[in-house]
Amino acid sequence: MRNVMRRVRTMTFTFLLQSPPPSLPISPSPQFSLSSSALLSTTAQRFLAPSQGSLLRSASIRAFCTKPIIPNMEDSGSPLSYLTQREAAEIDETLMGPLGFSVDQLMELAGLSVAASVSEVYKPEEYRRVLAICGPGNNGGDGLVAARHLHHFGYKPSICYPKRTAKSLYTGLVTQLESLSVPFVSVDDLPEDLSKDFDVIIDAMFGFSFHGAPRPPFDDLIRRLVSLQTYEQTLQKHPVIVSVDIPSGWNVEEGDHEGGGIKPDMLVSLTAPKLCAKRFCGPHHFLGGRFVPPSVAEKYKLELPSYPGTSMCVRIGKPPKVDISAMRVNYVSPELLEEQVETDPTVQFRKWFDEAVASGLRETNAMALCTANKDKKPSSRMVLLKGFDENGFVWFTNYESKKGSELSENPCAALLFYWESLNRQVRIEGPVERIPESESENYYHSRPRGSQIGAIVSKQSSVVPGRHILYDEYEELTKKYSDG
Ligand SMILES: NC(=O)C1=CN([C@@H]2O[C@H](COP(=O)(O)OP(=O)(O)OC[C@H]3O[C@@H](n4cnc5c(N)ncnc54)[C@H](OP(=O)(O)O)[C@@H]3O)[C@@H](O)[C@H]2O)[C@H](O)CC1
Ligand SMILES: Cc1cc2nc3c(=O)[nH]c(=O)nc-3n(C[C@H](O)[C@H](O)[C@H](O)COP(=O)(O)O)c2cc1C
Ligand SMILES: Cc1ncc(COP(=O)(O)O)c(C=O)c1O
Ligand SMILES: [K+]
Repeated sequence: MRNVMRRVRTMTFTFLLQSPPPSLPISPSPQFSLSSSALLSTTAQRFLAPSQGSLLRSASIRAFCTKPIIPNMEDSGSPLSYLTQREAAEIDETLMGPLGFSVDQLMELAGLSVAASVSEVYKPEEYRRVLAICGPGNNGGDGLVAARHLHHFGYKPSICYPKRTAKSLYTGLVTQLESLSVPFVSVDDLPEDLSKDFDVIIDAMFGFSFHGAPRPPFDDLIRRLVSLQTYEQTLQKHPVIVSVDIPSGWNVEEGDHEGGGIKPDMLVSLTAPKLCAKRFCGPHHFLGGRFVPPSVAEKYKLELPSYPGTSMCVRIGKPPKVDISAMRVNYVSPELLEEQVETDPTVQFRKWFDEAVASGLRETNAMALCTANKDKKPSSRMVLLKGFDENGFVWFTNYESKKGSELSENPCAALLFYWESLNRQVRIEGPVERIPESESENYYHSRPRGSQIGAIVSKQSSVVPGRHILYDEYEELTKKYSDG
């Protein structure tokens, strides 16, 4: 009991001085710098002026490199199971037999997984026009369902469904799409070159029951998808190919064993990847079909990744390699002229802050806080702005944290706001001082109970011996202060 009392007393001390209350406002006349990408692009244009563009550029762009100290991390690559054609068919039968699923249910979940995977990588703003090429079996059904969901996600799908199955499940899916005015296009009406009319092609021709060589008209459709890949080499933007479960035309176990088959950009394996997926070299491999009960996973010794949160899909395999040096955005913003800017930077900040809030940005008040210790070693982290006026910008933190001790040693800071969708950043630099304790107190008491207790429990910037320690202390304090 005495132990508990002592600990609580120490924590109360933390609670008052160390956790949220300590507040460090930047005092009068901070240095301000507002910039928007309008200014940046003007500068860039000047650099690119034909007469001296390359000279200026090479003279003005020089590289910096920082070598961070990285702790040793173990490779977290987890094993993955692959199914034979027979196992895939058997699992299907088990799901729809003893496990009580209907094909409609599984197809709905499979199609939804495909749509979810597509929308995770290919955003409708850039990849709106989708063509779903659907085959005669369940793989084709998955394509029809995916197209319906994609329609609701803001894409513009069209369907090519040349060998329709007369069963009510399929006629129902067609009716649903027709009721959304999703167009059905015959093979003859499809352009020979699919690259101009579509941004995404869903390959839902054949799944795990495919055998032999593709028969007409699918042989011709597969050929058109293969021919799209030559565009890749010409750097022309080509439609991406998303294969459902199996890249159509590939042998279910051996893959594209003769070469010359389609090379999808994305493969969405359903339930578990089939053996051919080992040969998939595209950048995006996803798993869908979040319906596998433990008995099936155990029976087939399935090692599968867990799905995040409520997601219907999960990325498997390594995320794609990107060429960081080629990553850039074309900024389109109105001009920002000096005469449009308020002379009082606080007034200007208020204007931009209000506009950022009105634009629906999340955490408009999140800002990077940069400090440096007495040896001039800088560090930065995000904090929340909790107020500002001509006297300074206020945030709350723990005086005992890394930033807290750096600010004691060197009471100067830089703040940075970046409002991405507005193409705006605001830089603020200046001296820092603590605000009166009473203000910290008032703020602390205005916070939700969970944040108050969390702040006491969290000894910022220190190594936590284990998650349970935080949970235990949190529980203890929640009980202690249950009476409010
Ligand atoms: N458990 C799951 O994960 C689920 C997966 N689903 C999806 O279903 C497919 C498997 O569906 P299935 O109907 O068994 O098979 P296919 O979609 O591959 O298509 C079979 C039809 O294709 C014809 N076929 C086969 N080979 C050829 C060929 N060489 N040329 C032309 N046509 C061909 C076949 O006709 P046959 O006369 O040859 O038998 C069939 O008409 C799976 O991959 C998932 O995508 C479910 O949606 C839900 C559960
Ligand atoms: C969006 C966001 C807002 C944050 N706001 C605060 C804050 O207001 N105060 C704070 O102490 N930490 C805040 N944090 C946590 C800090 O970034 C940081 O991890 C923590 O304070 C420890 O920093 P230090 O070790 O550099 O002192 C926030 C983190 C994020 C991502
Ligand atoms: C560690 C930490 N402290 C404080 C805050 C700010 O919380 P509040 O808005 O309750 O002050 C955050 C916000 O993310 C945080 O992560
Ligand atoms: K397919």
